[in-house]
Amino acid sequence: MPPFSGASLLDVEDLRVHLPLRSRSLFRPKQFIKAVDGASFSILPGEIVALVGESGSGKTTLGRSLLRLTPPSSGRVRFKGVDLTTLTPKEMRSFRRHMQMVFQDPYSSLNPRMTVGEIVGEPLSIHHAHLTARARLERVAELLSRVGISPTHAVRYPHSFSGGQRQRIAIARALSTEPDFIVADEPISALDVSVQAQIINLILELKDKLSLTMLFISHDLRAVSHIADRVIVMYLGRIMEIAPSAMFWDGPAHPYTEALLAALPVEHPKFRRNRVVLKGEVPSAVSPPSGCVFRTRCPIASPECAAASPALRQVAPGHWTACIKQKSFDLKG
Ligand SMILES: Nc1ncnc2c1ncn2[C@@H]1O[C@H](COP(=O)(O)OP(=O)(O)OP(=O)(O)O)[C@@H](O)[C@H]1O
Repeated sequence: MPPFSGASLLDVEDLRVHLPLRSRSLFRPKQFIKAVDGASFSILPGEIVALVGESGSGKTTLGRSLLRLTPPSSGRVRFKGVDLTTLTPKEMRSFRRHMQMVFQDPYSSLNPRMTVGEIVGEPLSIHHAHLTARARLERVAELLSRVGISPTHAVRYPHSFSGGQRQRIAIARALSTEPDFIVADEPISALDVSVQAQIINLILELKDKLSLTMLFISHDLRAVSHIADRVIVMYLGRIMEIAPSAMFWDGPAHPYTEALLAALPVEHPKFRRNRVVLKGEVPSAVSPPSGCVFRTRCPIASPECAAASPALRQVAPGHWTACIKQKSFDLKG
């Protein structure tokens, strides 16, 4: 398990989110989707950590559970030393000003009946109720300018903005309470490719100016290559690898990461890999395989991989893998 340090902003320890599956029969035992199944990691102040993995690997559920928007089933989430899993719902609502979320779809995440000024100012009226109306308006204007939207547009409604502008507004809203941590869930995937780079640049600019700390959930590894300081790789609710960005690209330690990278188009040398084709389908998250959950699709699996779920082990400073094979495994050729 990666060590937890006093220096980290967020420490996640053995987090599980098991979601009940709607049963068709009253007599069948209740079944659970193991959307997150024992995740442990830390995030340092000022870093952008990307969370990657195929669809259904549990990224969104993990991101939401950090803010308790989806309640964890067990485990710990410590934020600046406070164990969020022990807070009452009221305490958690108040604590949320420190942690905000930016959602994938800027078309549905902004209330169409509110002006942009109201949307950005709403968290201020909840969490900073002491502000005068004038101070709130000034703060909204400042936030809009910071994300590249003219403050004169505060009176407009979301429908008069493009997707990229709406995502800027969503980011301004998230920043309004001066959070220490933002979970951005696929913030660029609903946008045109031409606009995606602008939002990435905005995030990088905000990171510089505000020392923003972010969990950037994405299945777009190209975006990740531009933005992330570190990368966490998830598969079927488990963390397969945690690596500093350079090691993620140049020396991945887990065969699943190698397969994700191999699936990328090859026009850029950074993305050039020998082909590793994964076998079979992603197994069910209701009854995942015993031992290593990736073993049924892993090109280098052996019988001992079925014995026990591998713990994360360190293969280089800050570089962790949940694979029992030595890092020198050969997937090439
Ligand atoms: N509210 C829910 N009720 C039941 N199952 C759910 C719920 N939300 C997610 N799941 C299941 O949990 C698992 C993880 O889903 P999640 O959306 O977290 O994955 P993801 O990696 O974010 O996928 P994507 O990239 O497609 O958004 C999936 O098997 C999904 O079907």
